[in-house]
Amino acid sequence: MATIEFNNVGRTFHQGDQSFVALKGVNLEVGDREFVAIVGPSGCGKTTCMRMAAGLEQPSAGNVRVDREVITKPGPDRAVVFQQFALFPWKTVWENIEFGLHSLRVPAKECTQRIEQYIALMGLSGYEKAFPHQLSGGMQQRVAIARAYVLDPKVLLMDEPFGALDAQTRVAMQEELVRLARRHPRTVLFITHAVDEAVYLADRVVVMSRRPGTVREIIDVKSIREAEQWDALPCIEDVMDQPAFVRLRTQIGKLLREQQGRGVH
Ligand SMILES: Nc1ncnc2c1ncn2[C@@H]1O[C@H](COP(=O)(O)OP(=O)(O)OP(=O)(O)O)[C@@H](O)[C@H]1O
Repeated sequence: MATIEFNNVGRTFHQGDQSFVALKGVNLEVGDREFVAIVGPSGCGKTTCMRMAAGLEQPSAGNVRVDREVITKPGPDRAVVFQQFALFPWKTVWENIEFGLHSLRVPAKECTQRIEQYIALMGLSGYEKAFPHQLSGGMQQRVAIARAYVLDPKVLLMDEPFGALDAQTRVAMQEELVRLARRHPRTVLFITHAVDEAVYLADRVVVMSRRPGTVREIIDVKSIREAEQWDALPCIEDVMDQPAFVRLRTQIGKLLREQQGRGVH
């Protein structure tokens, strides 16, 4: 059981004698093993929300809870994947994935089993001894995702994990993440700028308002995905061709445009 709750969260930043309200009255509940994507205009506070859930930053008002516990610092129950892969350049693929397991004191045999499982799942077999600089950007990000999943965290926090990838690698990674997320459901909070990525991956999509950021609208995707059996379709392009997918993308795209202050004419 792992839920994330934002309860009336606010965040004010101070610079010299100036202060500005970045987030105001954010209320959101991510259910157990639910995949929630957040989209919103640049600067609306998405990363700040993520950093507060990770325990890297504190709210100025309200609180963020994981499993009802108020978050005050980072913890092993939450794994974070950022846009920049942040792998250790001097460690191999295996060692990078292994790193966090040591601090969790997972027994050696189980460590090996878990690492082997995620290396295979993420298509990294044969690259165990490679160093990050010998891998493509997509492969590096697969290592970063394997490193997060191998910890078996209650909660995965992903901040534009595919933002730095080229279009084709990004599509392949989206398919892999869907495969992983449906096979090993986790509670996921996922930030993206790409509306189609949000609709493809998430159970619900949260649209945030522009500054001060708050939850503008929450759109349910899961019920449509299940009713239309998108997961049975062979590839991402087929899903994105579905009329219901196109409708959702348009609806969210318009909401986002309103928030960017460039309304639909
Ligand atoms: N430590 C800080 N000190 C001062 N201002 C900050 C700090 N961190 C974030 N901000 C400001 O708070 C606002 C929200 O930032 P945040 O990075 O959360 O937005 P975002 O929605 O993730 O943006 P983007 O989509 O461009 O990545 C921005 O105006 C940013 O400049």
